[in-house]
Amino acid sequence: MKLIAPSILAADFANLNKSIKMVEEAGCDMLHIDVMDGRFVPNITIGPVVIESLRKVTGIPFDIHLMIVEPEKYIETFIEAGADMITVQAEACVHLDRIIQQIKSTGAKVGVALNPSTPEHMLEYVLDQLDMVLVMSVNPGFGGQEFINGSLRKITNLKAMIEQKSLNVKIQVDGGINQNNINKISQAGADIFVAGSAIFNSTKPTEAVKHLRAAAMSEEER
Ligand SMILES: O=C(CO)[C@@H](O)[C@H](O)COP(=O)(O)O
Ligand SMILES: [Fe+2]
Repeated sequence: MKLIAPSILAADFANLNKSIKMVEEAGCDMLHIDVMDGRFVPNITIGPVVIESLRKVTGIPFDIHLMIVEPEKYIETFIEAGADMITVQAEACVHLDRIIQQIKSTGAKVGVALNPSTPEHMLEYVLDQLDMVLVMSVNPGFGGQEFINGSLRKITNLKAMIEQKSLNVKIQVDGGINQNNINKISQAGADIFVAGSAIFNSTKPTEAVKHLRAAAMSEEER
């Protein structure tokens, strides 16, 4: 099963409710919400207050991508705001194992994101505790960047690690995904596809979701 997670970073922030309704109706599986602090990444986006407001208008699962330093300070706040899944950047966690336990103890699903330069081996001793690994296929901080092709090898290697340990860990890929490259990313082993510009900058966003999903699926799945 291939899942589509639209990133609201590329949506019209003056009309977030409308954008969310659109992706819900288009059958998207979760909403990817990029939280940036201006320290871990050179950009600042939204925080728990906005997430809490959005939680009141939609039931779609919230996939919160924390690009912040010291994420351990804010986990409970994001859970209270309505997070269903929290992903932290491995590079931002001094005690990665501890923060994974912290997120799990709230009952939320847990993911760990790897920057393009971070090797998959970083996760060797925590992989069995995760629901998801997020392979960043751009350097985090901005939407609309170009997909870094080296990410494909990381996806393949992670898939092999997961299969070798017989784990049920999903691979999510985030950054620069579009109609032209989603199939090869899927073939490499990705399960969940984050797409911001490819959906929200399209003149026909509902169609864009449909095409992305079809292109991510194999012949037999279509
Ligand atoms: O986390 C990030 C960027 O740091 C992403 O979620 C982007 O928001 C994806 O946007 P596109 O590359 O699909 O435009
Ligand atoms: Fe993201």
